[in-house]
Amino acid sequence: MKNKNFRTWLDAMELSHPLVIAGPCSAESEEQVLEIAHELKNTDATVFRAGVWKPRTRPGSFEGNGAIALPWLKKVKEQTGLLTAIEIANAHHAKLALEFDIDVLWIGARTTVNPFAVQEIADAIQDTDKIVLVKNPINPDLDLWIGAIERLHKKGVKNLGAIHRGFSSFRKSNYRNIPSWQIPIDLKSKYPTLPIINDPSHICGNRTGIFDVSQTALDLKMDGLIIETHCHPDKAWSDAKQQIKPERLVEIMNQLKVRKPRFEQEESLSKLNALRNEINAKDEQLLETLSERMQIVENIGKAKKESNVAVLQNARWNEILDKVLEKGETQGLSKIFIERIFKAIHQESIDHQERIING
Ligand SMILES: C=C(O[C@@H]1C=C(C(=O)O)C=C[C@H]1O)C(=O)O
Repeated sequence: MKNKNFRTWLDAMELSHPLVIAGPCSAESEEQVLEIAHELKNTDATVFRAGVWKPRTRPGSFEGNGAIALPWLKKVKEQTGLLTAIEIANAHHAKLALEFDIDVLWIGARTTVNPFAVQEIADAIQDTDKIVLVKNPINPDLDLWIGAIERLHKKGVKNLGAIHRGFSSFRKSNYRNIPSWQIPIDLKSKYPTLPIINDPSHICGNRTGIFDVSQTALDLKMDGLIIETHCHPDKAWSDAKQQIKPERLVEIMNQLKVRKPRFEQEESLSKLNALRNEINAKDEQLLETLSERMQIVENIGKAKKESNVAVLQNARWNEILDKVLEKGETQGLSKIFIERIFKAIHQESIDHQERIING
């Protein structure tokens, strides 16, 4: 998979803007699907999405119309020229999607977590020319995400991509699924040509955040957006809060800024290089400081070993954390960042002292 060019299917679309996949969360009726599709046909949307089988957290809510919705999507394609996309979660769904000539199949977050289910799907769609997009697993596990893509690739699925829909978290957050942007960035570092589509609808869980999340996704060089779109969002049978009207989608697409991939002008390049050299010097200082700090920690570790004192000293640790949080704030550094950095430093200190005290 390493040197493969995954972009051929996307490049072949010859789009002058990011790929847009839009449509309702669920295919509710033939009329609903066609009404939305006709609204979308003259927008930036290339692909019409609609959930046919809906994986719901608890039974009792609308679980999708199932296979009877597939001919509706065929009509969408015939009447509007839009490509069609549905979620598949098992081999049965996969076979029906191929039978009804659905163009884009996506594997949902709740399926990506399950290697058995992914393998079953990969076997069912072996060697397909259809576009297959793999949503990130619900938990922030890059290997599980890559593993699902690899299973499909091994079975000859050529036209692959990823969807970043954010991650479940127990942490209180303004997002329905926290984006943890570093994870799709890691995916991009590993497979630079693999198209990544952002799903602001599932990240936000509401309409208001969709523009900002979409803009961040484009700023991070993501290749497209999948946005839940419904003509009467408040009346939607599922995910009503996060669906937007087609006219809002058009507005969002008009307002989003697509950045150049890199600096081009000589003058800005030399300015950039000078600044990057400054960063390099700072990074060296940071590493030196961290290593010097760890030397001191190790000396404290030796003293703890001599006196048989516990590694963790909560009172001291809390004192440090309070101090750096307060100081960090005055220096324009966010609380969450300082907390993360210092917790990581503290963990490394503990690891070093554990080695000393038990070594
Ligand atoms: C360095 C010590 O050991 C641990 C590591 C700390 C740190 O990295 O600053 C603080 C408290 C301890 O939990 C210490 O006891 O001072």
